Amino acid sequence: MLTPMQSRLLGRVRLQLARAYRTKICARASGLGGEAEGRFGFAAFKAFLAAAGGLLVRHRPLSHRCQPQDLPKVADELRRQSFIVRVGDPKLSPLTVDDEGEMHLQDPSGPWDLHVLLTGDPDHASFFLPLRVRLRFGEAAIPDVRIGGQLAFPLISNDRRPPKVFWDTFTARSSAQSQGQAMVELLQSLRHFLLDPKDYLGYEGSESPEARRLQNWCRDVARVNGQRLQVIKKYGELCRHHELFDPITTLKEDWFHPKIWALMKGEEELKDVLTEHLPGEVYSFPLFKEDFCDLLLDEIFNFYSSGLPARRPNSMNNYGIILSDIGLEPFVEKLQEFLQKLGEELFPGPGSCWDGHHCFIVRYREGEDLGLDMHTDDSDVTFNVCLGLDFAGAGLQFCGAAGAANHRKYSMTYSHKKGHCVVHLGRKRHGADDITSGERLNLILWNHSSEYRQSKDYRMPAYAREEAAPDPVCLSYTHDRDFGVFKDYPKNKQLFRGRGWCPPVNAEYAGFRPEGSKPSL
Ligand SMILES: O=C(O)CCC(=O)C(=O)O
Ligand SMILES: [Fe+2]
Repeated sequence: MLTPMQSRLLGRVRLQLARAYRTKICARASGLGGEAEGRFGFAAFKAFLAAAGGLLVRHRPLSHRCQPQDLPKVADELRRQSFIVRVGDPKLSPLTVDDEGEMHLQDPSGPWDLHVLLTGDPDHASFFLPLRVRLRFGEAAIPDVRIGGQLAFPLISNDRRPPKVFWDTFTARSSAQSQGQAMVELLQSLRHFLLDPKDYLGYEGSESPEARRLQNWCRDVARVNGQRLQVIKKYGELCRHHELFDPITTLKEDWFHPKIWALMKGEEELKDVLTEHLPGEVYSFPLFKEDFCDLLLDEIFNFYSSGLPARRPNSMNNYGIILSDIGLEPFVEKLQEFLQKLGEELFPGPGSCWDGHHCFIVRYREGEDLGLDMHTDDSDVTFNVCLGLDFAGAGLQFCGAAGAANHRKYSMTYSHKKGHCVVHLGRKRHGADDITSGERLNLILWNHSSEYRQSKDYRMPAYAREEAAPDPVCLSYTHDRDFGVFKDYPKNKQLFRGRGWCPPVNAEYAGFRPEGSKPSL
């Protein structure tokens, strides 16, 4: 019988082996690993060494594993580099998920995280903004590296990690003599690789199939990033409040409600700042000063009047805009960083280790969207801040959490207030009542944690049988199979009839009837 510690260690070893195996297969499939080795002529180098009769000692690169006690020194060395904008303080990773999908909060044995912002290249067509990187130092010889942000990079797949060909090239070239130097070299190489992979890998000028494949990849990535970047560049010349767009400066105290600012500085207590609506599920607090809401809205309305194209935040929302699509990604990331501590405190697990976001404006007024159907968010934790204007109606209705027996049972109504933020689990079912007069714009920040998303809690959530028929307020015309049994479809929403999935067949409440069926006698 293994102790929990032993079984976790075993789990990690298994995970490493599985990862190593997967990486090998991928490298073989892409052929890139082989090419990189070929390009740098290791065979020739080895032959040269042999011919030199061992006169030259082959340099063995330092292991890139840092001990926690090395990290403050490493962080200081990184801070001295001109290609690095900012380095956070090393901190114990708030969440790790083991091979079995179990979550571990702040395991004192690590891993440790270091967040670093690298300079972009102002002359680069795509990567002119700073690049966000998270280094995670665990038991492996090299740190786990994740590239943040919303831009696509050649050779970086969905998990946002550098590929094997990067690591092969980097370790072969590394000549660092200290842990600090090793991390400087790593980040320098990573930046070089992200900005110009052909040059970093030595493919420039080559006509080999791998070089051509990489060339095509770079072209596709430039196309994927292209439209967004064009809008960002154009709007950069039209924007009104440059301080919102600055990637380097930090958030201004003056934008925030004094209570939340003081809380984040440890000068206020949570209970004096936060309203607890539903413990563990829904809270609210004052976030922005009213003046700042006006400033942000001034920018948003300026964007609307620029006529530049904007993607909509999601299929349920026809008039919103995605903030990173207009150049506000640095602002969003700073805001996410600012709110991270609160996330960890209120929702350990889904609120920990955020490394992705989707942040957008929703807009409701007569003649446009009036409200929002019941739904859950593709978010682990959601912040929803009201920016104004004057309006009536628009209560935010909360029901149960997805998969819970009370998923479609009413739990509470939150009334939006300018500058105030309601924060809830993404899986909590919610929807916005129609606005009855005026206009409402809210900033919505969906936070994603790739670590949490590896957990059983996220991947295999329990789905309980519904305890009873749904409360009318919790019904969704987009998602429910029984909406038509209880309500008439709103005008223009008839097309959703018969398309619902909720409740799944094995979670139907006693007496469930799908819409369109006759009541049984
Ligand atoms: O309009 C609101 O306040 C809710 C918006 C929302 O839930 C969403 O966009 O996901
Ligand atoms: Fe939502």
